Amino acid sequence: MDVLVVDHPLAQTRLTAMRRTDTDSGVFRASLHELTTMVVYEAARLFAVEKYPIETPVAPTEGTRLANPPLIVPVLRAGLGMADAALALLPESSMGFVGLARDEETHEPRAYMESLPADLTDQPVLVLDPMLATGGSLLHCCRLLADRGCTDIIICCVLAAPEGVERLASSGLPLRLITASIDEGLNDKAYIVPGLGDAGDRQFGGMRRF
Ligand SMILES: O=P(O)(O)OC[C@H]1O[C@H](OP(=O)(O)OP(=O)(O)O)[C@H](O)[C@@H]1O
Ligand SMILES: O=c1cc[nH]c(=O)[nH]1
Ligand SMILES: [Mg+2]
Repeated sequence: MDVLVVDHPLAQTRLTAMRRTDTDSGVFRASLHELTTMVVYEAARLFAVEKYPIETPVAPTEGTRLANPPLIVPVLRAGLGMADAALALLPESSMGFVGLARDEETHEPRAYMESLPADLTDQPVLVLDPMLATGGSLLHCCRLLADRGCTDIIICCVLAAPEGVERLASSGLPLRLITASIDEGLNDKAYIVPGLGDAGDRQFGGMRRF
């Protein structure tokens, strides 16, 4: 699996804001929005483009457009905070949704929502979830996509644990991963260390213990 870490200084300052305990939810959401713009911008290098004839006020020339704009799929809840920024960069894209909540004891994802086209043959998909921890949630989401015929899945996240990266890489699914960091690992509650806590709670409220 190809993995790209977006180590740009401006990406790392937004990530630092998200990590800090003293960052409130408004600043956390704004930082995630800005960081998503940078991560999706990098991911978009992977998209196929095509040339087509245009005219400037001065002369005819060739323009560039995406050959096949991706379906954007945020993983609820935390991926919702990435959706607006991704759609702003890709206004021609459609959006699907997958809702998953990790069980606090088993750490396995429980699916509660699935709104995806039935056929994803020849449709690239951009999956958005800020956190790749054990990898169970993203694996579940990407299997749903592959089961619908998708053969081109690009995952954009913010933080990844090496355990989750390895799990996705060994899944055999057609995945590429863009992230702003690969952290040290997981703690005994399967939270990323040093991480940023629970990305859903930090955006939308809630109280989880780490
Ligand atoms: O790699 P994993 O071990 O599966 O963990 C990562 C998942 O955990 C978080 O969601 P969570 O289940 O907390 O739901 P939420 O977004 O509603 O908070 C996160 O947004 C991922 O989807
Ligand atoms: O560190 C983690 C792990 C899973 N989900 C989160 O939101 N944070
Ligand atoms: Mg959560």
